[in-house]
Parts: sequence; structure tokens; C-alpha cells
Amino acid sequence: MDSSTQSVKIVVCDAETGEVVRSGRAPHPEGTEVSAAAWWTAYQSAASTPGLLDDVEAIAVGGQQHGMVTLDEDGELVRDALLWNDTRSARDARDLVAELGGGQAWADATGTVPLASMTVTKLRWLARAEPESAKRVASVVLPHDYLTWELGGRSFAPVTDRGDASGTCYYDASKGEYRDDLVRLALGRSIELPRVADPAEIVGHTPDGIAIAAGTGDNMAAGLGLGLQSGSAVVSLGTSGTAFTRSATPTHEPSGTVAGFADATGAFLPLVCTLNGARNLVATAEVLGVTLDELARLALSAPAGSGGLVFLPFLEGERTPSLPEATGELVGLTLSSMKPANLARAAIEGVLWSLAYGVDVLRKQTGEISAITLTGGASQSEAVRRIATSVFGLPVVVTEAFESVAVGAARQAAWALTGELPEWRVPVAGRYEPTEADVAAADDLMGRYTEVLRAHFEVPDFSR
Ligand SMILES: Nc1ncnc2c1ncn2[C@@H]1O[C@H](COP(=O)(O)OP(=O)(O)O)[C@@H](O)[C@H]1O
Ligand SMILES: O=C(CO)[C@@H](O)[C@H](O)COP(=O)(O)O
Repeated sequence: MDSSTQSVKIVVCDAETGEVVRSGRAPHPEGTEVSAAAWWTAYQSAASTPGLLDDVEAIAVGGQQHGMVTLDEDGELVRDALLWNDTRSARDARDLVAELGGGQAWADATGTVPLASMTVTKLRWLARAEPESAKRVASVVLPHDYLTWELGGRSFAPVTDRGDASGTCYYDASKGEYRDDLVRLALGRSIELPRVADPAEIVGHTPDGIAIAAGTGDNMAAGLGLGLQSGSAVVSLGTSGTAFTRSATPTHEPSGTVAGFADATGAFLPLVCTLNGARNLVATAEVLGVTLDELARLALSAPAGSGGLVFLPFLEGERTPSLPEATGELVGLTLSSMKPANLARAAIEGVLWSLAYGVDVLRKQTGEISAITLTGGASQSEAVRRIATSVFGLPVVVTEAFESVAVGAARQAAWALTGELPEWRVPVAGRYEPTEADVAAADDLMGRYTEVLRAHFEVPDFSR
């Protein structure tokens, strides 16, 4: 199961080959504050498709990362979960960074410098803004932990895995230990935290006897589903934009650009995340009064560089660069550039640009990255795939197994069931090679965006 921001997707895979044999989905409520119970209801609705779960032997959850799900002593929800894209704890993030002695101190302690997305900052927000709710909290779990617990009929204590735990900023991924001192720093006291299960552990069973694996964060699950290896990066365009790679060793990047997450196999998953993925494209299509397919056609009819238009895609504030209070900018409007086609292309270039920057920073942390695998809802767009070559200047691959998070969760479930990580084939649906002109366009685009970004916002070094 992939329980992500906008929807839940279930895929049923053949345990030997990974072939997707059945699937189902259901939408999630809108907003950055959502009751965890709504995710369980959505899962039950998707799973009720007749025959969908017939013969299923094992299940795992890949879930949107970082969300703060608060439980009281009786295991009841204290309040709605604050999601990864809720920026109200921006001030708390700044305070926590200062209180521990700066970005390097956090990067050393947990691998990651807290920004408003991370669970630890939401704990501090709760203590500050809702002290009465904070007092009632007995434990905090992540979205995937909550769903794993519900799947098991609450018959075992909540569990998590090291991948998702690494996104809390109170778990040290390199040592595999919770940092109770950081929970106390944020909330003022200790709380119960879910046990961190082994990557291939069966943590319990559903009331129907289906084995439940540990599950993980959605990006970690996508890494498993796509068979991610060092030297290449996954770029996901869902609600968030993410760029991540696999690393055998932990990263400790002090500026907060690269999160030093763990992956779902025992290795690491350095990751750059933006708040502004596919929804900037949906908003642009709405402004232009076109469908997403028409947006793609328009974008492909415009030249690389969008006739000089630059779209800083900060419609939901931003996490990378860290500008939680920012709004978007459209720059370079002239009589000749202000055309629907240029606007369509600029939206795609803008959304991809911050991830191209992310890939550059990842490269500095982990070594060469020579290809990109695109995934997430917007990777279905032919324009996104083609334009990506001229923003990254790298080969871009799209796989057939489109729901990579759910497939990765299924692969983990098969691993737990059989005791061996299955070697599932990841069939390539398309490979887009950059031309020399694409590589030059990528450099040019990075230069122009950096200039416009610097002219409008105060940011740390943000250049190639
Ligand atoms: N062809 C497309 N072009 C651009 N965006 C698309 C396209 N198809 C789907 N999307 C967008 O992708 C998003 C859903 O992607 P998904 O990866 O499922 O998100 P999440 O995992 O965050 O719930 C939605 O905002 C949807 O409108
Ligand atoms: O916060 C992050 C990663 O650090 C996001 O990637 C969330 O994990 C949500 O992902 P999507 O719902 O957009 O897939």
C-alpha cells in the first residue's frame, strides 16, 4: 500500500516476479492537517474492491513521511495529524536548530537538520501552541506506523522502520537509536515511540492472517520498488518533489538541503525535498484553462528556456531552498514571452529546476549521479519526461511499474514473507537521452534561475 498525501494506492504483486496483478485506490482528504483515521477509512474503501486482496499472503505500508500522529494513553487520536507539508512549525524549526547549537549539531546527531516538515518541529509546535493537547500525548507515530497498527487490528504495539524513523529528526540513523534528549528538547518530556523493526521482519498479522511487514516511508519504498542503486537518482513528482539516491554510508549535510535519511534495506537515502511538485502543474493548467494533457502539448511546443520566462514554483512556500513563507514568482514577462506555451513550459522547468539543484547537491555528498529515474503522478506527462532531459542534462528513465511506492512496499512484504529480498525486474517504459543542446540548456537554465532566485529571496549558496 502507498498511503501518500493525496491518495492511497494498493497494488497486488506476484511475490516471485513482482508483476502487478491487481490494483485499487481511494482519495485522501485535502489539507495539511488530516485525521489519521481518514487514511484508514480510505484504505478500507480501496481494499473493499471485490477480489482485490484474494490470496494475498503479505502486506506492507509505504507512507507519506514525517506526519505527526498523536495517541493518548488509550491509543486514541489526540488531534489531527500535521503533515510533512504543513509549515506552521517553521519558527519552531529555527528555534530548535539554534538551541542545539546549529545545523551541524543536528546533522551530526540525526543526519538531518530540522525544517518545518520534520516531526520534531511539530512536537515543539504542539508544546508551544496547544499545551493542553500536548499534555494528553502518550505516544507519537508516523502515518505508516499508524496504518500498520490498524492493519494488525491493534493487536501489537506500534512499530516503525529505520527509514521512516530517520525522518523524525529524533532518530539517529547511523547508530540506529532514538534520541530521547531531542524529544525532550522539543516537547519538554519523553513519550512512547514505536519499536524500530528490522527491514525484513514480520511484525504481526491482519485479523485475516495476512503477514504484515515493517513498512517504511514513501520515498524509501519507491527506492525499493525501483531497485535504486548508487550512481543514479530517483526524482519523484507527486505532491512533493523529491530527489534521492542510495548511499552505503550516512550523510551529515549541515545546511539542511540534503536530509540524511536511512533507506529500507539497511543503507542510506540522502534526499532533497520540495513542497512544490505536481500541484504547481495542476494550478498552471487551471490558470490556462487546459487539461493536463493539453498543458503537456503546449509545453512541448515552447522552446527550452520558455522564451525567457522564469517560474519560481513556491505556491506552497518552500522547503528547498528553505523559504517556508515564500510565494511563487513569474519573471521575464514581455509581449513576446507572455504566451500560454511559454507559461506551460516555464511551470515544468521551474518545478524540475529545484530538483536539478537537489541532484547537484546530492552529487557533492555521494559522488557521481549519471541518470535519473522519474516517478510520481506527474511523471506520466510526456512533457515532464522530455523537458527533464534539458533541465537535468542527464538521461531520464521511466519505468513500467508506475506506482513505485506501492510496488516497493509489496517487495518488502515479499522479502519478509520469503526471507530473501526478491530480484524483481524493473521494466523500462522509456529512456530519454539528452542531446548536446539539452546539456547546454540545463546549464543556462540553472544560471538564469539562480539569478532570479537571488534577486527575489535571501538564500544560501544555490548555484551549480
Ligand atoms: N499527466 C500529469 N501531468 C501532471 N501532473 C499529473 C499528471 N497525472 C497526475 N498528475 C498529478 O500528480 C499528483 C499525484 O501524484 P502522486 O505521486 O500520486 O501524489 P502523492 O503521492 O503525493 O499523493 C496529482 O497532483 C495529480 O494531479
Ligand atoms: O516530506 C517528504 C520527504 O521528506 C515527502 O516526500 C513526503 O514523504 C510526501 O510525499 P508524497 O505524498 O508527495 O509522495
